[in-house]
Amino acid sequence: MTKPVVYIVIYSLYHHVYKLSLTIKETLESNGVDVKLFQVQETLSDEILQKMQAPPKPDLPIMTIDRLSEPDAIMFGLPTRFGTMPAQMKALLDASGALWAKGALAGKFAATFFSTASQNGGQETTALTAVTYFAHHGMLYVPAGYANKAVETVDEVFGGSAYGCGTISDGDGSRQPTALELSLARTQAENFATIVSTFVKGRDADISTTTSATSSDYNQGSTTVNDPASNSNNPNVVSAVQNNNGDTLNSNAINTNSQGGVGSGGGSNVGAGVAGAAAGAVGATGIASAIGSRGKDGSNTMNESVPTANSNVDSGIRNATTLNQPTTAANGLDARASDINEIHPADANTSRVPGAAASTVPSAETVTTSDDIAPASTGAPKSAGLAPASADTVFPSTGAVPSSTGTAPTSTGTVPTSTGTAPTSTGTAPTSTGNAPTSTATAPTSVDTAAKAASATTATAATGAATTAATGATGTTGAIATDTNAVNAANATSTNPVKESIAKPTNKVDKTKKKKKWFCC
Ligand SMILES: Cc1cc2nc3c(=O)[nH]c(=O)nc-3n(C[C@H](O)[C@H](O)[C@H](O)COP(=O)(O)O)c2cc1C
Repeated sequence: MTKPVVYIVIYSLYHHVYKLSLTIKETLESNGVDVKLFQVQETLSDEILQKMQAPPKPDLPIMTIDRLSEPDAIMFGLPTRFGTMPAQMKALLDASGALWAKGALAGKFAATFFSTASQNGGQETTALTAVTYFAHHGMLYVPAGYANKAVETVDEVFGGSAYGCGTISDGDGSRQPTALELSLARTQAENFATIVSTFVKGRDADISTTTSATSSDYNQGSTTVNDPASNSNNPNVVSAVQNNNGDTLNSNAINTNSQGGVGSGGGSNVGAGVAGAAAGAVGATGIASAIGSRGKDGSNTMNESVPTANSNVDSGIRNATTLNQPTTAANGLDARASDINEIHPADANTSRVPGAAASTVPSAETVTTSDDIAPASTGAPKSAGLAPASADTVFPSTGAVPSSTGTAPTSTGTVPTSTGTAPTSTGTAPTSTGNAPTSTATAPTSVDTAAKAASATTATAATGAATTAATGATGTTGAIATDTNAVNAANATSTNPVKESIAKPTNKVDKTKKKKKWFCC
């Protein structure tokens, strides 16, 4: 099998990210991965680098755009710059438009690891802002998660999070990766290696020529496969089964004319099974039709004894429990459609050969699980097939849906109607005899006084309005005007305590620690 290839691409001014990358590389290699470590092109001038007291660069090849598409996966080492990736790395990725246009990175795995000067300096925001690149390229971002419980530590300062391992350099670059941080780096690399390896193994597996002779290659953990397969008419009929975790598949499959292949990895009740069924259905007549997905958490009993009288009968399986029990399919797809609803929880772990009592096929609990599908180190659940707890949890009971026998209440009341007469106004519209108010305020001289002056202006104006309205002979209007005036007048003389307190902040920065900040030249 070809080894999975992972490139580690870093930028590291003071070698903290570089040190993490060495641990990651070593761990990946010890997990069967072919690893190459690169750095990105520096964009700062020598003069600036000197002012920043940057040590010589690590001795690593420079990553170029055309090489980005070579590996199966890329791990990016990112020393934080203002909470995001450094411009040097961004320059590389911003130049990857041609790869994006071709989808050259689509489907490749990506991971991240970090360094910041301080504990809360932005490792997680650096991850999140990097993720947009992966999303646009169609890459599969693999976070570190909480696989290593040390990431939950609260009694020591450390770098790293669910997004990836990390270290903290301190402002002067003096701090080095700690044992805890290196342990997070190893766990992340181990899991990443497992995921990439599993993918590459599955991708490169050749299942296109699967026949019944080799069907066991695709049967991991099942008890009975293809036994006894009776293909009476067509010698080329293949009833191979790809099953990753089931108990009994295609037992006693009788394929009188053509295909009876089933492709299914079990998986959840629908997803993988549907894929497998579809694949089985399109398998060429008389030729291997065992194609399917490689899901996990398999089924218990599938496709037993389905006499198929015609070619192209789709005896695919859609469920992880017992489906497609002895059923005569005269002409194709009906067999599948009718069997889907047949759930027999009691039989979930039994082989239902026609005429036979429930057989000794082992229960789901005793089925061996497939290690190369659910790697131990990822902590992924490796459950054997999950039989439904009860029929009711899968399909509702057969009881009739209860219906209401009550009678809907009807209103007997009468809608009230108004008998009153609409009031009409007899008043005379007031007319203003007052003079237009004039502002007596002086131009403001400062921001603070401007506000007060503005209020004073309003107050004067409102007063004018009040006078005007009052003269206009409607007391109500006059009252409102007076109220407005009162409010504005109050505002005009009010002080702004909030503003005062903001204006006089106290600077509580501790200036006793005077370390040289390397990155602040
Ligand atoms: C321009 C600049 C911006 C930085 N921004 C941050 C920051 O936002 N948060 C932080 O904790 N450290 C920040 N740092 C510190 C770097 O993250 C730190 O030097 C780096 O992680 C060290 O890793 P390295 O040795 O691999 O270069 C910044 C450094 C520079 C030069």
